[in-house]
Amino acid sequence: MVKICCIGAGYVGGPTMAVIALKCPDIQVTVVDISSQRINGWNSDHLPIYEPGLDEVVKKCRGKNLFFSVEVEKHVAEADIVFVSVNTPTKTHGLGAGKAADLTYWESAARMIADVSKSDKIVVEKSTVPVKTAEAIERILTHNRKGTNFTILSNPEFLAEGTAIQDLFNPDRVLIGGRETPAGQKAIKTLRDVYANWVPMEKIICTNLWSAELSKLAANAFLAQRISSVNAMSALCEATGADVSEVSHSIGTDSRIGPKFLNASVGFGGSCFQKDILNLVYICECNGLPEVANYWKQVIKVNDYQKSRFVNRVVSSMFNTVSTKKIAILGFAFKKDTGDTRETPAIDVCKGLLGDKARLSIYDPQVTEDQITKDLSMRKFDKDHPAHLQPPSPTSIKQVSVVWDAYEAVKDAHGVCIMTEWDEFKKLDYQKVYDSMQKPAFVFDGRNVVDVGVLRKIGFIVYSIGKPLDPWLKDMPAVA
Ligand SMILES: NC(=O)c1ccc[n+]([C@@H]2O[C@H](COP(=O)([O-])OP(=O)(O)OC[C@H]3O[C@@H](n4cnc5c(N)ncnc54)[C@H](O)[C@@H]3O)[C@@H](O)[C@H]2O)c1
Ligand SMILES: O=c1ccn([C@@H]2O[C@H](COP(=O)(O)OP(=O)(O)O[C@H]3O[C@H](CO)[C@@H](O)[C@H](O)[C@H]3O)[C@@H](O)[C@H]2O)c(=O)[nH]1
Repeated sequence: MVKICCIGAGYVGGPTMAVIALKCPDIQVTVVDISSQRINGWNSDHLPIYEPGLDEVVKKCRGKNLFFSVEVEKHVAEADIVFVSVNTPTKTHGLGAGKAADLTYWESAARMIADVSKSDKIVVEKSTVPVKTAEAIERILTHNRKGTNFTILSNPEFLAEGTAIQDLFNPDRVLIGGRETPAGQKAIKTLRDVYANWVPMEKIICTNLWSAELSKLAANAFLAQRISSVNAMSALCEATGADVSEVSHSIGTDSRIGPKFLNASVGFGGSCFQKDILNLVYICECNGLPEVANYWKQVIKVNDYQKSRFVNRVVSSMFNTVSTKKIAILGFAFKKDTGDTRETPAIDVCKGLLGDKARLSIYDPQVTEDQITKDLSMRKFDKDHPAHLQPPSPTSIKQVSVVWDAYEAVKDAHGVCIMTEWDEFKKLDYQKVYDSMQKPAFVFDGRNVVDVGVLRKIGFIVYSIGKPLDPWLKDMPAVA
């Protein structure tokens, strides 16, 4: 029986391996992690991550051909194929701090693989890594091996959180990069045969190592660039009276542009887009391409601008101060259907409002109070490191309360900020919300989920990204 071991039981390692186990009953899959808390979660009824459909997949295979373990070395030693899906956050200190990918976790995994292996292995880069990482990893493996051979492949993951299972079941493509040597080509075929159990052959793209590594960074850069482009348009829509949803629809019908990923928002979040673009920028700079680096940097600048523009709209609309005012924050996750808060725009918006001394009442159906408190206390980039390497939960911030119901959050609030597009926020009884709030009652919709006309009829003053402005907001500066 072929044995797969995946190092890293996170948002990628867990779901990806669960789907491989489901689709390949003849393969034994073990996911290992240094965090016993995470592994215990994967072995319990409360999985450590929330992802629609994941529970069912795990329940079908766990204990049969899918295992979760902290015995990292044992399972790596026994495996034929080792996936490495550890985190690759942005460096927080030293050379390239704030830009380059931190490969500490990757390097220690590679050294351990070399150290414990007694049989030949295919080592698969699943994490998103800088171009040429495979070469560095190959060096570590070959210089530290004990008579065994390693063949390295790049197999970047394209799943999006919230739709991970659907994306894994039916991917747009699977990308496998390898060396153009007989050993490299043989390894590509072995991994292709795994995916071929459920992915049509024409969707499995095989390339050289460097193309696969760069394609992952390029895909995320292109996706994020689309969001910054539509967000830049949203500012112009507000200034001119155009409606960004109408503009998105109009341009999206051009088959060369396409309709997806054109929703204006308070900004993109998530663990990948910013990190991977910063990494791309760093690689461009290191390769003497400052113009290319500056081009991609702009995508992040517009994203930061969108978040600060939103905070300024809130403060300037509410008589230029939110000091001591209660603001309800609906949604904290970086998108719906996940409890993940890494780089969520809600953090920057909350910090901006706290800076103006607002009192915040936060509700998200999937994010815990502990996580929110940590996120609001931590420095940028620190939160991308694994939980067990983060400082213990700080004492809660006095101006923040976390509640477990949207109506509780909005009670007596002066304003409501919608930060995540959870379906339940579309279905709230906004008359009830209005009745329980201070007047004038403001709604700032960072995700374009509410029906602006209906809310204005109820009596709310409404700001919705990229939509024609409420008469109240017309002469107020977008950026204070
Ligand atoms: N989250 C996503 O949606 C997504 C999608 C595609 C690609 N990626 C990429 O995949 C990689 C993993 O992302 P993630 O979101 O799953 O991260 P994550 O933080 O959820 O999981 C990584 C896990 O690796 C473990 N780990 C770190 N070093 C280890 C070691 N030496 N031995 C054993 N375990 C170790 C950590 O404890 C952690 O549980 C990143 O490179 C990311 O950019 C993420
Ligand atoms: O039209 C849109 C689409 C998305 N977003 C925001 O963009 C962020 C990222 O969303 P999404 O891409 O759906 O989620 P991720 O899980 O971050 O997935 C991205 O990052 C992963 C990690 O690399 C890749 O594997 C995926 O292909 C890529 O979509 C979120 O804050 C969304 O709210 C918008 O504001 N407008």
